[in-house]
Parts: sequence; C-alpha cells; structure tokens
Amino acid sequence: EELLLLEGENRVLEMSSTVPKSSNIFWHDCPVGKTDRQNLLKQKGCVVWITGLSGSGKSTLACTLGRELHTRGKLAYVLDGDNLRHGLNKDLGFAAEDRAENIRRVGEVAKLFADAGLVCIASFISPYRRDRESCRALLSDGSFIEVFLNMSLELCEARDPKGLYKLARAGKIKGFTGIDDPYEAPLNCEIEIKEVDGVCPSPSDMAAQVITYLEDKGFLHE
Ligand SMILES: Nc1ncnc2c1ncn2[C@@H]1O[C@H](COP(=O)(O)OS(=O)(=O)O)[C@@H](OP(=O)(O)O)[C@H]1O
Ligand SMILES: Nc1ncnc2c1ncn2[C@@H]1O[C@H](COP(=O)(O)OP(=O)(O)O)[C@@H](O)[C@H]1O
Repeated sequence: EELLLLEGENRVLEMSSTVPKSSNIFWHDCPVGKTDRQNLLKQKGCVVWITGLSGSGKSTLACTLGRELHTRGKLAYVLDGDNLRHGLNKDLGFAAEDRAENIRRVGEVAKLFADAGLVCIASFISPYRRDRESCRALLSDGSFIEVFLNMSLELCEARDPKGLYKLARAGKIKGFTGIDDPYEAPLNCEIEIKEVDGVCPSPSDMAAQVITYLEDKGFLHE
C-alpha cells in the first residue's frame, strides 16, 4: 500500500497534509462562481464548526441547527464525525495524526460546501487547536465560525449515550478524549455554549444562539 505504512500499532500517514504530490496541475475556473450561487440561494456560504467532548451535544446541535435553517428556507449540510468515519475517513483511527488527517480532510470538504454557497455544519470533537486553526485558515472573511460546546466532562460522562466513557474508564478503549487523550479548548471561538448553574441550554436554545450570530453577520441573506 503506497499511502499507508503500518508501523507496529501506529499508522503512519505518508500522505502528508500539506505537501503536494502532484506536479503539472492547473487551477480551472468555471464561469458560474460562488457569488452567483449565493445570489441564487439568497445566503452566504460559511462553515459552522462545532467542537467539544464526546457527549457534549455536537450532533444534537448540528441537527437542530440544520432543521431550523431548513425551515427558514436556508440550504445547510451537516458533516458529522461518526458519519464520515463510516466512509471518507474509514481508514482513520484516533491517534493524534489520524485525528489531524480526519480534520484536514473535513476542513477541505467543508470549504467546498461553503464555496457551493451552503451553511456547512461540521460536528467533530476536533480536540487539537492546531488542526482547527488550519481549517479556519482555509476560509476567508469570517466565514469559519467556531462553536465551542463547553460542557463539563462530568456532564458528558453522565450522559454517555454510547457507553464509551464507561468502556474508557474500564480501560477497554484507549486514548479516549477527556479520559486519557487531550482536548484543547478554543481560545478565541466565535460562539461558546456552556452550562448555566449546572444546566445545559436546550437544543433549540443552542441553535437559536448560532442562528442569531449568522443573522447578525449577514450569512442568511444575499
Ligand atoms: N478514542 C476515542 N476518542 C474520542 N471519540 C471516539 C474514540 N473512539 C471512538 N470514538 C467515537 O468517535 C466519535 C468522534 O469522531 P470525530 O471524528 O469527531 O473525532 S476527532 O475529531 O477526529 O477527534 C465520537 O463521537 P461523538 O460522541 O459524537 O463525539 C465517538 O463516538
Ligand atoms: N442541549 C441538550 N440538553 C439535554 N440533552 C442533550 C442536549 N444536547 C444533547 N443532549 C443529549 O446528550 C447526549 C449526547 O449528545 P450528542 O449530540 O450525541 O453529543 P456528541 O455528538 O457531542 O457526542 C444525547 O443523548 C443527547 O440527547
């Protein structure tokens, strides 16, 4: 296998994120551009990047937000970690370099969706600040909107809808984010959602907070 080298337990991704392997390639512009698509859709393409611990409510917020935008006649598309790991990213595990490649690919896909004029909602633990910042750097003019679901580990662990924290505590899953793997909280995110007096805002309240931001910044209009 040319792209993947198996080195003991650790997969080494030879296909490095930033080093191009092809030469003699040329960018081809099409006559219909992003602005034309945005005018057609009456909205502006952007990426809403939701980051947080497993169980913090990323998928719930992503789906609630997607439905709310749809109801308002706005075109959105959800990219979800668990889902993409069934297809595009099925070759990746949870070692730091695999997570980095996961996020790199998702960042590129999200950029394409934003270029298509959609509100792309990306829902990934994305535990490393550097990986999230690389995705931000792909998007211009404030169109990367980082949403930090700042829920305590205690809350996420109490929820444990998939039983993964229990397995991680029992040592049956190694390298689980928040237990024996790091999560680097954002330093300068656009939106932070957290518990108030130990209570998490409802999914529709969380979605409303994001919608208000998108409205204020003009993403939901031509
Ligand atoms: N070791 C380990 N650490 C964290 N999460 C794990 C792990 N193993 C499996 N899972 C499941 O994978 C989901 C997270 O996938 P992501 O693609 O979002 O992860 S990452 O951004 O690459 O870190 C995550 O889904 P969510 O609970 O929706 O976050 C888990 O169901
Ligand atoms: N705002 C919320 N209020 C109460 N429960 C929530 C909220 N958001 C998510 N949940 C519940 O928490 C659990 C984890 O949510 P999920 O969206 O799957 O998180 P993640 O995608 O971050 O792993 C689910 O059982 C979900 O129903």
